[in-house]
Amino acid sequence: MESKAIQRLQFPAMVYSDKGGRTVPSGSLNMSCGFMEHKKLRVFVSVPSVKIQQRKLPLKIACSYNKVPASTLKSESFKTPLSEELILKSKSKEVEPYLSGRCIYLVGMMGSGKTTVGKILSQVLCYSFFDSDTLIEEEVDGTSVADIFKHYGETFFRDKETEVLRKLSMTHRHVISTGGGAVVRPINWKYMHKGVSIWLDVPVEALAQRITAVGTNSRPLLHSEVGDAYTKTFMRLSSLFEERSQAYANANAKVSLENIAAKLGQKDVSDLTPTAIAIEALEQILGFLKSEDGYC
Ligand SMILES: Nc1ncnc2c1ncn2[C@@H]1O[C@H](COP(=O)(O)OP(=O)(O)OP(=O)(O)O)[C@@H](O)[C@H]1O
Ligand SMILES: O=C(O)C1=C[C@@H](O)[C@@H](O)[C@H](O)C1
Repeated sequence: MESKAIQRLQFPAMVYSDKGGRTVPSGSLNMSCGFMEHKKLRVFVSVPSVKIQQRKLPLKIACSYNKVPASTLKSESFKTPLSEELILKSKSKEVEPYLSGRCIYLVGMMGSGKTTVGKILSQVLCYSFFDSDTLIEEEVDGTSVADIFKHYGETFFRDKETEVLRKLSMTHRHVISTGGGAVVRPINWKYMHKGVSIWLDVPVEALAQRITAVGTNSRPLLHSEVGDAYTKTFMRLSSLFEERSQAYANANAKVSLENIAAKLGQKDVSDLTPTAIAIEALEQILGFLKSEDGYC
């Protein structure tokens, strides 16, 4: 509740009208654009013991927390290896000058981890975090997404979503977790392309497992199927994904959990930590920004 109030107060105050100047490093930096680079970095990381590597870390990044809304500071604690924390910090330092304050939009299916990964990215980049669904709820006097769908219908919700994205497109230094269906309207892409957009591509089986674990009450588009909880969630997600996969591909870059698992030699995408996914997101953002500037 408190964090929602803070978001409401800060949102209008963070609307800027013009873009900050870009300061892209010059010179002959020879940096890899691939995820395997992280493994090389591990050589230089001193990790005292396996026990320490596996302890729960609260993801404390050296930046001014005073500037960050409280909503970003209560992210769930997943078990994160210390080495991943260090790689994350190092990668964020590399990405920051290329970003020049541009917002990051995370797109992807419901349950793909946009909020979880988005909060990590916002902390490490010293950006503020916003969830577009939460901003819509605020616009409708704190009405939940499920109730907005129920009482006003999906078109009303989508109009609010477009309005929220329009306002966000005039801001800087935000990581934004967008609603799962925000990609469908072309006008929304006009706004999201003011920043850098990343598609979190998670296999539907993994999405269905995650969502079944937490329930579908807050996700109105998953209420219609019949059957056991996993199967009906899986069926509905599969058809939504089929309808939307092309729209997600409008994003500037894609983070594929299957690719990360393959690179790290892991069999199951469910074993990937949100931090490992955030590292890959930074890697992909860097690749996109460098290609935009003709670096690689
Ligand atoms: N890498 C991960 N491994 C395991 N569980 C995860 C991972 N990332 C997120 N989750 C879990 O999956 C669920 C959905 O995550 P999250 O809320 O971040 O997704 P989202 O894309 O923001 O969803 P929505 O669009 O529906 O709001 C949460 O319960 C979260 O804890
Ligand atoms: O996938 C979707 O269309 C949605 C996803 C949620 O984030 C909410 O934006 C809403 O429930 C619709």
